[in-house]
Amino acid sequence: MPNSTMQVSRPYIRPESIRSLDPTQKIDSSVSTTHIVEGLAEHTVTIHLKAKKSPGPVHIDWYVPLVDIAGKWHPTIGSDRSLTSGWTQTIQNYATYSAPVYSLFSAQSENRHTFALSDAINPTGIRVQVEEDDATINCRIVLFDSPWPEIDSYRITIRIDERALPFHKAVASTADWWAKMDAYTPAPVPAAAYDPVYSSWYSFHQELSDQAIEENCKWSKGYNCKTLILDDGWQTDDSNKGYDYCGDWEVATSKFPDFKSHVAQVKAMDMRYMVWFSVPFVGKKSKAWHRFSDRVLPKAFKPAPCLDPRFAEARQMLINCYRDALIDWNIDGFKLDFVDRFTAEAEVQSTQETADMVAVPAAADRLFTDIITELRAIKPDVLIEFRQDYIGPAMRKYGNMLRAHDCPNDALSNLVRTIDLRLLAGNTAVHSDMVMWHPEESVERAAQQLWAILFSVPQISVRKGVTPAPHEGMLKNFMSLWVERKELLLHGELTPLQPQKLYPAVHAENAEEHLVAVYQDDYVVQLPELSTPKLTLINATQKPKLYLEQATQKNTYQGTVHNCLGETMGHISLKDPAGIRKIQIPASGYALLSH
Ligand SMILES: OC[C@H]1O[C@H](OC[C@H]2O[C@H](O[C@]3(CO)O[C@H](CO)[C@@H](O)[C@@H]3O)[C@H](O)[C@@H](O)[C@@H]2O)[C@H](O)[C@@H](O)[C@H]1O
Repeated sequence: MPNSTMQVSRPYIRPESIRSLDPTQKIDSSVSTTHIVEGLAEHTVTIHLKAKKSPGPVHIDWYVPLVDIAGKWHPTIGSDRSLTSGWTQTIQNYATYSAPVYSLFSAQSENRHTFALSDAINPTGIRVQVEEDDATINCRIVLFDSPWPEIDSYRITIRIDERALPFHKAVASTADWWAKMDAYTPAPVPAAAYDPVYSSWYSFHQELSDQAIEENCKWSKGYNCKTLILDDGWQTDDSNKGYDYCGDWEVATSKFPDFKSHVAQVKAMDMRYMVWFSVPFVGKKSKAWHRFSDRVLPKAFKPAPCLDPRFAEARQMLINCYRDALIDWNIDGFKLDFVDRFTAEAEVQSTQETADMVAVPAAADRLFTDIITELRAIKPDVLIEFRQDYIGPAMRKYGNMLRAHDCPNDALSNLVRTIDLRLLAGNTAVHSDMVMWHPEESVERAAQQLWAILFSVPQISVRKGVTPAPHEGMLKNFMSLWVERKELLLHGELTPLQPQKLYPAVHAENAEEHLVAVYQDDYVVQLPELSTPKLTLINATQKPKLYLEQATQKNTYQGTVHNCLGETMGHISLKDPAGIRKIQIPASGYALLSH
């Protein structure tokens, strides 16, 4: 391995940064660097192979001085953002998993080194490692580490952003870079994608019935839910979880004797209807398994065998399935699940059909392109939900809703996941994981589940008759407050602070209102000089107070303090001069101020 001290020089990426791991694979590489603005450069790497072949692994390495870098972020990082967590691992990216972007930032959350790759379809690896010998950071990109079609050259652009921007702006500008590429034009986002959802998953799991769904749709309408997602269970009489019965996608008539009429009943309530499918699964108890058992990916069949999208017939089966569902049932959209399972795999031989593609991620890209083209031709504003971690630029081409990965009853994870999603989502609607809580939970702690998802579209999955009356009041109040501020919360200027500390405070601002939500006990909120007529302070902690350090304000903000049920608890005025002050706001309460 070259001495990293020698390597810390700019431009970061030069022909000598690129090497083939296989000494018998001869490559010629060139790099062309474009300086976009001070601190932002695009390095376009071209790799020529001596002969047309399926390429073997190639590494691109560069070194960054570890100066004023305190944390890191990438789309699948989880909660440990320290520099050496998972530092020896190569993280994977491909069309239906994550996004090739990596950010290093200062303790004040200022960008230091954010890099991204133009190829978000084919599998790439990223490894970012602290070099203990000399306190540098080795950034490495791994190419061609999975089955590839034969090529004689390959081109990829590595965008490196070292501008002193807030970290989230550097990440967002990467998303804009992708979105402007023809290869990743994001799907249009219908207004409906931003409406709150009632989900049947946590409230019912697979124990579904038409009557219970209709009853809960009616109930959830009272809480501003405008879309239903009918989750797993509709396709099987079995209610024991697992995916053995996925693949045929026939309605379980024991649960829904007349599905079409049931959908019509729900839509008559002025609610949209979306249906869950686990896209790749052909469970071993399905008829599809018998038809496709020699066209599934060769990895372990857990939790179910996965169709191999390199076979045209497998792709067509899925396209037909969604087209028929849209037409026959008159539904509004799909929750398309488990698509990250379309992993890079070795070639599969079938006696029935010859695969027409070599790489699984590229085949999955083709599958979704064809699905969406077909569905949009029938219903241009069809709703498509994908779950974290299939959220990259390729997924934004097909989906208009991105949901936080499952984190039942876990407010902190729902906060971190929804904010992480927002960083890269652009205008694609970011949805929370479905909110649920135990009925014996205190109403204030239940409210924390909701404050956690404030900056995303709420998906609610509690149930009529099980939710206690005070909790219903709290839910109603939250949903009204959210709907009133939907523009601000989803489309205002979002400032999530301190990613390495899991966003202890998040600000949102538009011309009308500045809102700050505080998630960490005893956190001191920095309130800048404001020009908005309104100021909203949310105490999403379990302590009855907030600390505020405010700049001198031109205006005196005053207003009312509320508990989580919306009841007025007192009055507040922020007319004191600059400095730190403690203000009394109940746990899970909030203050509405204006000048
Ligand atoms: O089956 C319907 C649900 O399908 C998805 O969720 C799958 C399971 O997700 C969680 O389980 C884990 C926990 O991290 O997540 C992995 C799947 O991503 C799974 O291997 C893990 O066990 C939930 O705890 C479990 O209840 C789910 O079944 C989808 O995300 C859900 O919204 C449902 O549609």
